Amino acid sequence: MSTNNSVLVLKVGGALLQCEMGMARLMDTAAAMLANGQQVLMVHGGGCLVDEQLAANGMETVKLEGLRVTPPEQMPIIAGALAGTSNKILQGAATKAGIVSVGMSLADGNTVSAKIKDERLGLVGEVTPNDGTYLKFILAQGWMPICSSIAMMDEGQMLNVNADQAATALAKLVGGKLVLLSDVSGVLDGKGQLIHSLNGKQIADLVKQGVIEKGMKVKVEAALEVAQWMGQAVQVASWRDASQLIALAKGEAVGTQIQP
Ligand SMILES: Nc1ncnc2c1ncn2[C@@H]1O[C@H](COP(=O)(O)OP(=O)(O)O)[C@@H](O)[C@H]1O
Ligand SMILES: CC(=O)N[C@@H](CCC(=O)OP(=O)(O)O)C(=O)O
Repeated sequence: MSTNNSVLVLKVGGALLQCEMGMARLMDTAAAMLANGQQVLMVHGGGCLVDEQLAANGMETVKLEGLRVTPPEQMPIIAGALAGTSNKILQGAATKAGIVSVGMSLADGNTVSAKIKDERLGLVGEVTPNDGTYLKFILAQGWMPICSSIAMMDEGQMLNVNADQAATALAKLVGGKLVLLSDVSGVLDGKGQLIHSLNGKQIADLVKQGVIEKGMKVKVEAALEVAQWMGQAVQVASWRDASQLIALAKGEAVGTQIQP
């Protein structure tokens, strides 16, 4: 199992929350890493849970290039689903695996600065790293922060941030190694085959061809931003795949490497 001084920033997509076995396996992997002295920061989405909660409240889901248009009347439901239900489901799985965790959001500890991303998206936030004091304190205890992607502007307005972009800001803040875990084994080509490595030019071409779209477009662009910032590859892999988790724990390359 690998240990290095850098924090491992593990972003998990929302579909994980609907898979008890996947959560247990992932948390067991994280517990082993923590026991080995590896600091782990978990960042989570919950898009499917938001979809369900909006539908249950008779509200429509609209997305623009993978980002959820967030009208003010949807914000309480979205914040409830992400900072509430999703965060606590994951905390439960972490606790069961023997991990001491701290459930938090982007709004805690002045961790990031947040502003409205694009008026057309409503209350969708764009976040930049701000103050790592709170995160570093939690990590130094050997505890695992579990961070939702709800942020807050200075005037107190809640914002909905795409969770891959939330992970980007946090990875930059702690200078961490970012791994984006989704429900697919990595970035797939037009025939559904795993692409092992991608650079910025190849990403742009695949986006242009429509092979990389929606949530994966947001994800690879977030990954590329961190890869270039850190000068090291960012991995896009799957929480579903037990062998990928084992390889990840050994510090091996898994899924798709997004190259700087
Ligand atoms: N080229 C691609 N390779 C893999 N997945 C893709 C690709 N293009 C689009 N997708 C879609 O992106 C999804 C992953 O993005 P998203 O749903 O946002 O994941 P998460 O919730 O894990 O962040 C996949 O399940 C797939 O439907
Ligand atoms: C602005 C925006 O799109 N926010 C996302 C936040 C959750 C998320 O990103 O969840 P996944 O990681 O499961 O996709 C949303 O409302 O769905």
